[in-house]
Amino acid sequence: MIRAIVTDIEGTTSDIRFVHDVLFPYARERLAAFISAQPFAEPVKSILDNLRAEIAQPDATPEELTQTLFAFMDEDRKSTALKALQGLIWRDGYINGDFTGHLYPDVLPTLEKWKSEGIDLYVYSSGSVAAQKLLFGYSDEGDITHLFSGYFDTHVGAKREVQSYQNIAEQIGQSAGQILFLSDIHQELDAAAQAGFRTVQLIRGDGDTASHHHQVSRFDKIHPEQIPS
Ligand SMILES: CSCCC(=O)C(=O)COP(=O)(O)O
Ligand SMILES: [Mg+2]
Repeated sequence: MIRAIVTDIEGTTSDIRFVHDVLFPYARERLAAFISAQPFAEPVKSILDNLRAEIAQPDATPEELTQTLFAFMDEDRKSTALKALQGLIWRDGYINGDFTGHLYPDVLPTLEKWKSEGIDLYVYSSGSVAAQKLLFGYSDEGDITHLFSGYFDTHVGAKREVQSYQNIAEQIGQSAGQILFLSDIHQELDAAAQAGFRTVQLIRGDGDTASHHHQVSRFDKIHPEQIPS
């Protein structure tokens, strides 16, 4: 029996194009000015210190770190420091009404149904927990954060590592076999399955023939009660 569902965001609850064509450029255009305005004030100071540790360059200047962050954005590196900064910059965009968090139309009614059935809902994304709360707090359908019991980001580990899902199961307090993970990326689902999670792959666009996971095109085609434990 499924007791908890953990969902990815990009390509699962929300269109990849919203993340790559709206969120990422918004942060890229503002990143250098954002850092240079306050490199020694919190929270930027601690994030830059974490980045220095991440790249093993303890003496890197804010300018050098900014260049590193641009390289990370070019390769879509899921750096915890980059994700923290992006989340801080996106906050202004959501609050100013520059954009709202995209949700596929099948997502909200299905999450509400699962919640009403007693299933606890969680989010796991490479985007920072703050960024996740903003996307769902300022979503196309309004603030839907009340649906979620918790959020996980790269602080539990990378999404393609088995240990990350073991950490999530421990923090949720459910056995892995009672947790369903939803994602569009089969490598993430492979790691979750190795940790003992149930898995369903969202195929929002092109198919994925390299995947061995159960595939659906929409949330309302997922039936947790039919997924055997
Ligand atoms: C909180 S929405 C932005 C998601 C994001 O920054 C990202 O890099 C998505 O990565 P994921 O591994 O969750 O596909
Ligand atoms: Mg995804």
